[in-house]
Amino acid sequence: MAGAKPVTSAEFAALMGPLGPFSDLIAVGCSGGPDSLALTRLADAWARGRGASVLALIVEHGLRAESAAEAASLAAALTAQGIATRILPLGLPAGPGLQERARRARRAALLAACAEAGALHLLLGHHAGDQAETVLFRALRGSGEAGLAAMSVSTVAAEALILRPLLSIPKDRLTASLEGWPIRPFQDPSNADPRFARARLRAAGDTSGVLAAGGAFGRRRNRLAAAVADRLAAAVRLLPEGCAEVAPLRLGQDAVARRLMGALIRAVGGREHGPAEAAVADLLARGSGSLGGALWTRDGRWLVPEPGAATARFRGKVPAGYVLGSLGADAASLRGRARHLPAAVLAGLPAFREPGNGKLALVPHLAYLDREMSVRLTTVFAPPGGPVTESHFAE
Ligand SMILES: Nc1ncnc2c1ncn2[C@@H]1O[C@H](COP(=O)(O)OP(=O)(O)OP(=O)(O)O)[C@@H](O)[C@H]1O
Repeated sequence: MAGAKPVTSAEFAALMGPLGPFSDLIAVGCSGGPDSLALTRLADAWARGRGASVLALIVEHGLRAESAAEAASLAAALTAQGIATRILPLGLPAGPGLQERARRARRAALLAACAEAGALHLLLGHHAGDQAETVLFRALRGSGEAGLAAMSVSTVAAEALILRPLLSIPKDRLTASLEGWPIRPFQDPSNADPRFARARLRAAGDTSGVLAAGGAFGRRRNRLAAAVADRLAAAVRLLPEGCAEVAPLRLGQDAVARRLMGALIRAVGGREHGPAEAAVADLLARGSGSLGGALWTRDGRWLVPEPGAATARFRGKVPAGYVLGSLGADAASLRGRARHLPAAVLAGLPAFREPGNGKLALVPHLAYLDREMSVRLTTVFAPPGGPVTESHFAE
């Protein structure tokens, strides 16, 4: 570690520059470990120089007795440096698959906090060593070329753009970047726990050689992503109702078409993972059929959610006193609201009904809201001073 050069503010600005434009609040995931602490320090100085500010988000996993106290002392130390903080407690239950569950819950909590705070960007402290591990780890698991491209500098999420500006920086330079700062990093004991696969890789020694391979795969992935975006614009029209209109002849059947169709199926079918590339190739060759929760209609023109797939997304968001189902036969009465949609999409749209009589109350995609439900919703969201009812508007 001796001799490693700290990351200068000019260098950090050069890493951030191409990832912008930025708004005036940037969130940073700060675990209190050396990498994300260095990131927090660099990002704070960079943001101040632009009249912006940083919000350090500290996820407290609650897996060790001392984690709450550690999170609180980290927050206090950052606050003393003039950095705004927020602690996000997770309270994860112990049990199998802990690291993966923790990773998912952490990501969800960080993104939810970004949305709540109005931060459009979330910075994470992954560095070159993490990237090398990811390439190796995926190679050992037999990942394909997309997986071997490893982590991307930016990942789009609904709540914020996730950025990893330090992906090309070796860890020892991050540690060096903490010199002269009063905050000392924690070392997470699970990072050295040989039960975890990543920790085993970390202990295996220098992995820098695989970075070049990961970079080459990354450049290929970027070229493919650009080609997919062009093809998407030329061959597909995405509809806000959750389906896609496809021009099969322009779509083609090559690698670009396979990647594009895989992404479309994932978006329309609503599953967490897209289908396997071989299955997509098979579907493209057939020209229609079902895959991954999506149905490609016989004429090849529409990719629509399979029956039930569209409603699945609304589970957990059902207003009290209503039940969720597909629009089904009620589609006929609302046809006039969406003449452009194929019948299969219209009938599959999520609809909320009254439980007893099955009366249609709300169809979000068609902006249909039953009069009685609108009165009830107004009551729920009434301002202080009593609910607003129709009587307020009576002459
Ligand atoms: N508990 C946490 N709270 C907030 N952000 C976190 C937390 N754990 C991880 N992150 C974010 O995710 C990044 C990558 O996580 P990873 O587990 O690889 O990091 P780490 O080994 O904990 O590194 P370090 O703690 O030194 O930043 C971190 O650099 C940080 O930005």
